[in-house]
Amino acid sequence: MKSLRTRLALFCSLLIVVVVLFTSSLSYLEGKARVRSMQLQHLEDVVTRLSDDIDDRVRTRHVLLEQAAASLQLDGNNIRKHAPEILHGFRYLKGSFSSIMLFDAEGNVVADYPELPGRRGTSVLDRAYFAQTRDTLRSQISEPVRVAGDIKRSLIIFTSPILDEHGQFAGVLGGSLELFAPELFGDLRSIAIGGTGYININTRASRLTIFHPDRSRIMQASPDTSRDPVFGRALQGWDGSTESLAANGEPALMVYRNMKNVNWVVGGVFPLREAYEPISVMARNHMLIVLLATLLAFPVGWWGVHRLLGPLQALRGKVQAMAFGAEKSVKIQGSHELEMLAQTLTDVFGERERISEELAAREAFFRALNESSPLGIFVTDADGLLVYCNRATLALGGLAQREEDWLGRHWLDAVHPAQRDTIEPEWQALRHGDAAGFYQLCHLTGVRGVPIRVELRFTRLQQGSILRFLGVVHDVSDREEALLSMNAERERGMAILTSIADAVVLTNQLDEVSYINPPAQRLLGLNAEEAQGRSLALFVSLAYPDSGQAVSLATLAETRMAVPVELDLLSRDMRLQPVVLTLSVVQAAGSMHGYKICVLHDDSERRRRERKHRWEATHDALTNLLNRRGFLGALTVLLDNGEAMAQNNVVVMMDLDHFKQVNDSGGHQAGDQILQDIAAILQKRLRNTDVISRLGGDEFALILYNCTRDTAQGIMEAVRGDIARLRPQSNPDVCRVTASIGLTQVQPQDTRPHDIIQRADLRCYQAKEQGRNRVVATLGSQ
Ligand SMILES: Nc1nc2c(ncn2[C@@H]2O[C@H](COP(=O)(O)OP(=O)(O)OP(=O)(O)O)[C@@H](O)[C@H]2O)c(=O)[nH]1
Repeated sequence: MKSLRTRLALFCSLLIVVVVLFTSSLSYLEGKARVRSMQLQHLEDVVTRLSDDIDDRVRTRHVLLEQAAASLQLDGNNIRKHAPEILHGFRYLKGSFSSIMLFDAEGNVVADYPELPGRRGTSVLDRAYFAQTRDTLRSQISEPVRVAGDIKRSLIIFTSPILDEHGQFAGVLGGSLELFAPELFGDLRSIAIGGTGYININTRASRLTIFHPDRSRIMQASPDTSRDPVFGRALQGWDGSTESLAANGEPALMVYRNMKNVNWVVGGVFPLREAYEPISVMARNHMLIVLLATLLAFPVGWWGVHRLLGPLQALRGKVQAMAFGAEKSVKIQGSHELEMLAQTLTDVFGERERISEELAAREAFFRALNESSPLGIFVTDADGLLVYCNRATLALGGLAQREEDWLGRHWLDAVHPAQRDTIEPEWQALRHGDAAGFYQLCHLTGVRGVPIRVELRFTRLQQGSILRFLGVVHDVSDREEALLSMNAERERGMAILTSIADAVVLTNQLDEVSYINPPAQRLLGLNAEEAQGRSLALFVSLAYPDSGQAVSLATLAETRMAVPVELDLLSRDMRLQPVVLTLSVVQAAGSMHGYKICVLHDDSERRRRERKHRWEATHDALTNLLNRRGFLGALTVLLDNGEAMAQNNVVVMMDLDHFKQVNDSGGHQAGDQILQDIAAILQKRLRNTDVISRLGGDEFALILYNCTRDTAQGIMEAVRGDIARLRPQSNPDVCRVTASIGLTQVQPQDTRPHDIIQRADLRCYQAKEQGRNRVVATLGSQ
């Protein structure tokens, strides 16, 4: 049954049988319906024709008798008196009736034809047909009447009233018909409804059978209507045809017609058994055909399927050949579908080959990757026995290189014996599915028994029904060593940070203080506990020293990283502390933010020294006035300032007279005192904005801004007078000192300090020339 051919053959056979059965059943049912319709139609035709025919016969006799009675118009006496003659005149009625009779008004037979002995003189006064004729004065047809003494002589009496000339009842003309006489139903017996079908006539009033092929049923009570309900309905006046059970319990086609002129029902009954006989024969023949089809179906189906599957068989061979590589494509002659299947198989095999090659390439790639990996990679079976190891595993696990030496060994053998008991429970949990994997730091046996510290990861690999475990070992001995040395380095770093003089603050990635050394605590005015974990920006406010502009650590981290920056630190007690900040940011891999190392060096002393040097470079230490360099700088600034040059400015050169003598007589110290006193005079007489300098020795140079020459001359005269009145405090009598002063106005065309100084010098020299202790403002005409 597993063979496709057998299944197809059986399927085809069954299909054939089912189709034959189905068509046979259909044609049987169709035929049966047609036969039924035909037989019923035939029965209806027969019964209708018979009913009409008998009805016509009855009506003809009825009319004949009526006409005869109507033609008489005799009174009762004449009827009695001339009865034989009257009846003689109606002998022509003998062709239609078995006998004719004349009754007087009292119901006595007064004449009959043919004459029957003993009939004349008998009274029918008590008979229903006579009474109804007399009472209704209308023609009547009696119920069947059985003639006494002769069972086969049953009669139907037709009666018609005889009226006298006044329309009074005078007698009755009667005609009898024997049921068995040929005049009424005689030819009915010749009508055949198949072999077993029959016609019957029953009266509705007295429920007697008056015709039946079985003579013994005639004049017997009609069939029981409870056993033959269709007949019962016909007695109620129903006309029609149907299929029902006959009185004998046999199913039959039935047709009933009620007659118009007499109270009778004509029925036709045709047993189904015979009605359907033609179709039954056909059904039997069909059954034979089905049987034959069933017998032939399997061999025919088998043969047909064998033919149809021939190309498929060939396809199988081709596919096998292709599967083993003997052929590259499948070509087959057959149906279009098979050709398409062959093409699809060719494509599938092509794709399979491509995928196999790709898989092989990938496997080679991964194998090479595994073999070259510094990670130890190994696979075990469900029991933990090694099925694959890469080179790194062999090295780390101290396993032999030859496959036969490690294949099938338990992986735990490669773990250092001291740690096997620790790892075993984890392995068992993984093995029994209680865990999906595990991670352990442990030691492997290592080469020549030197344990190697490794990170071991185990994963469960379930592929269908095959359970494997994948182990990955990573040599972490170097990393651990590096970690140890890093920790030592860190300790050293911390010791250094603690011992250095500079303030150092470390922050985490969120700029929160993670370390603050003692100098930093002092500088920022806080202790380690209150700084720890808080944002550094809370304690550090910075500004550029020159501009005073505030700057944040974040900005410095972006712009001045790892560069020493001179800044002013505003301490918590609002002191400005000069510092040099070196800010480094250590970026962690993959992180947006970094750790900050903030080194703050106290810059107060250096900044103070620098200020002093700067001051000394431009000032005279004895008088605290600007020196030559300072003066030249101020004069250069003036020349470069267009706005100031647009005003009147005066440059003055002053040289003391015979100052040498002061030194000589009062000592160098007295000379110094004089120089300082003169500086004080100048500072008193000039504005703060003016420039006062000592160029060297006893020589002074001045710049009077926004000042006319005359005004300047007046000021310098006052100065000269002050100096002339000056007496050295140490030795007031030693000598007196005076000053020769030359001044010049700065001209708009002046560009070089030297030219202006030279002009002023020249006037100063002129003052000396003219006798000293004077102010010279003009040179010749200037
Ligand atoms: N006490 C003192 N003396 C100084 C200083 N610098 C220069 N001198 C002296 O000042 C004197 C200047 O003398 P001279 O340049 O010859 O001029 P003078 O003596 O004033 O003579 P005339 O200028 O010609 O009137 C020298 O004796 C210097 O030694 C100083 O800083 N302190």
